[in-house]
Amino acid sequence: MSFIAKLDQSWSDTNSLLMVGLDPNPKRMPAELQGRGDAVYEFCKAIVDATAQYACGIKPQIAYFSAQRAEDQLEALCRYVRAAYPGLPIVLDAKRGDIGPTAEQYAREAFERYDADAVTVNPYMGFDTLQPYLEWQDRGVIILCRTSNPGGSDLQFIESADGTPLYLHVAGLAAERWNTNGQCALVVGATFPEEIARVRRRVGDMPLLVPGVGAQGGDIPATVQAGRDSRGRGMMINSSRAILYAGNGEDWRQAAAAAAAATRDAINAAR
Ligand SMILES: O=C(O)c1cc(=O)[nH]c(=O)n1[C@@H]1O[C@H](COP(=O)(O)O)[C@@H](O)[C@H]1O
Repeated sequence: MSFIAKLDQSWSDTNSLLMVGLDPNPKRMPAELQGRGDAVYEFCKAIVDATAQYACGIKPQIAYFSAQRAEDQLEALCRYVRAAYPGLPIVLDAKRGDIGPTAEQYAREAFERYDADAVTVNPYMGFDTLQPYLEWQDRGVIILCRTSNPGGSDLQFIESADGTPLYLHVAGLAAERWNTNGQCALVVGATFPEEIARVRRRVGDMPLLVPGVGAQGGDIPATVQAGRDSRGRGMMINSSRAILYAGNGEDWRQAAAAAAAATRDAINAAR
């Protein structure tokens, strides 16, 4: 099943637009896991077990694994998720972007090594650098468009002669030229609902990955109203820290589950 079909099925099965981000910070590990060689795997597995019923997908951020020399634990985690939750899409957040032959290796890393359903990529270097990912026709390619961070405006707001900002050019290219296999999605931050609405108008029902609720303070009702598609879905609204570290005592699993449930409910209330 393709990424887009799997995501669509997951939206239906879970009635959730929440994506749980897996950003395992060694400084914020629960006390019971500190000092353990398998802490990254055990933490993320427990979070997935606690939150999967509230989520349309999970998004491991690769830097949190590679910086801790824990890529093998990410591999094991992806294997576990595929076996235990076969309907739950895995988005590898890697934000890759490099010339074609190098991108081929990044694509193999995402889609072979981790067997991710989708990967985030940076379009700054142009179409030929995205092509190696697009060749994996059943996988999703999620292109940075209007990122959630304040500095995103430095480049993404630069306007061309006709007044179109760069991020809308990216949205147009993704929707019209690059999406020949129907496998593309776009990243648009929840911190900028006005731009979410402009991107939605530009790309029809293309899925959007929307990080920025929770720790970054994005407004959930404004985000949902700006970004829902014609069927009231169309978004993977990511929250990482606000779920992972909702509790810092022995009840961290339950606290994560409660935070995920509350976020899903807040999103659904605005759909
Ligand atoms: O591609 C992303 O996932 C992403 C894009 C973006 O514009 N902003 C953004 O915060 N992210 C990622 O989304 C997650 C946000 O984490 P929290 O702020 O803790 O919810 C991190 O893993 C970021 O790397």
